[in-house]
Amino acid sequence: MKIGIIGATGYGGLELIRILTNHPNVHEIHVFSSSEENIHISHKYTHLMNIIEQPLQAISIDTLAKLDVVFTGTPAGVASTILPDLLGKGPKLIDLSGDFRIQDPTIYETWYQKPAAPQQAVQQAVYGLPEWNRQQIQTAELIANPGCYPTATLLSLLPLIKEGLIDPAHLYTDAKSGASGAGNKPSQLTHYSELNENFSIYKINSHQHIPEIEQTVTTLTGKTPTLSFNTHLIPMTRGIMATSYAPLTAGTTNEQIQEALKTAYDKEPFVRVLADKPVFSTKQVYGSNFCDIQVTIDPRTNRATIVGVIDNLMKGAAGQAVQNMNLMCGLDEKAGLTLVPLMI
Ligand SMILES: NC(=O)C1=CN([C@@H]2O[C@H](COP(=O)(O)OP(=O)(O)OC[C@H]3O[C@@H](n4cnc5c(N)ncnc54)[C@H](OP(=O)(O)O)[C@@H]3O)[C@@H](O)[C@H]2O)C=CC1
Ligand SMILES: CC(=O)N[C@@H](CCC(=O)OP(=O)(O)O)C(=O)O
Repeated sequence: MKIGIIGATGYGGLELIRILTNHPNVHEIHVFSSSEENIHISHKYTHLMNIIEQPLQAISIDTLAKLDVVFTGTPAGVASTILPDLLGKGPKLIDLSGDFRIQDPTIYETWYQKPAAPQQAVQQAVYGLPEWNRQQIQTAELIANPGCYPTATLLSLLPLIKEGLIDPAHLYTDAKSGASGAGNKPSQLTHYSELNENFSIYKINSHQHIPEIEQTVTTLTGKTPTLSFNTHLIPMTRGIMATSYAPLTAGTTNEQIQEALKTAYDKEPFVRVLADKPVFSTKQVYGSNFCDIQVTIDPRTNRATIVGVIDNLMKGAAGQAVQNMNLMCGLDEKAGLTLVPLMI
């Protein structure tokens, strides 16, 4: 297959290159840039020397239309100006940004402060969370790849909400991310001297992933959630831990919770449910496409503590995007993704 990556020099793009160069069904990778056309990608990122030796190409619809799959790993508001022109022209399309995730244009514009994508394209887009949406993904032409925080939060909350074991009207999530979640453009928050030895809360009560999580809970479970959701930056490169707290519904037992997780994920290749283990961490999924989940009941408060960990660039972005590509193209869902986490 011939693959195109727009935003190949970004962190999501680089991670796509890392996965796709080892993918058994991928024979050509074409890299596109809006600012560094003709520069060799391996000159900019020397870790790619002898791996991908080609100049970055200017973004051209005619060139992209000849490929089998096109990924966009671009800032919000960019894919919505490119991918609608490619719909129906041949390639399967997978967007890593939030441009096609939010159904209501007013909500997108409120939370992203950008013009919404053309509504016809948004209506065609399928939310690419394979564990919950596999059938729709298989026939999709355009995938809205989920956000990094929503992936960890939704995968851990959805089985319990679906089975009515927790009260979705009172959800609280504290999420923490490494700095690569912010992409390759430096900012004050990610500057080494302000990130190192520090721990920040940011976008308090206003993170753009709140409507994505609430919308997806409603679509997939039919229940209307109310979520308090806050995000923190921690001094590490990769990894997200999303810790949620939710009141148990009357009579919920630990056995029911573990059964719900088993039903949802027993056959899933990339979701691992941890038994009651007192310590676990983001590093146990580092560099892999796994989402590890643990749910424990707190009998003192009658609440559940629900934890999901992912690598934000893998299951939170490029890994999940390739999982979606595999499903869309009728390939083994695990192709290119059986990477063992880099624990040490
Ligand atoms: N980092 C993460 O963990 C995650 C990121 N995402 C989302 O995925 C998208 C990509 O993220 P990430 O790779 O981190 O971002 P980066 O900022 O690292 O890279 C984005 C790339 O997009 C390209 N770009 C910038 N402006 C334009 C433009 N106007 N037209 C075309 N290309 C442009 C740039 O390359 P060039 O200048 O060469 O064109 C740049 O390298 C974002 O929307 C992000 O929010 C989603 C989940 C997780
Ligand atoms: C650490 C950090 O800054 N993370 C970013 C994640 C951005 C992202 O993934 O944005 P979309 O999914 O909306 O494209 C943030 O919190 O905004």
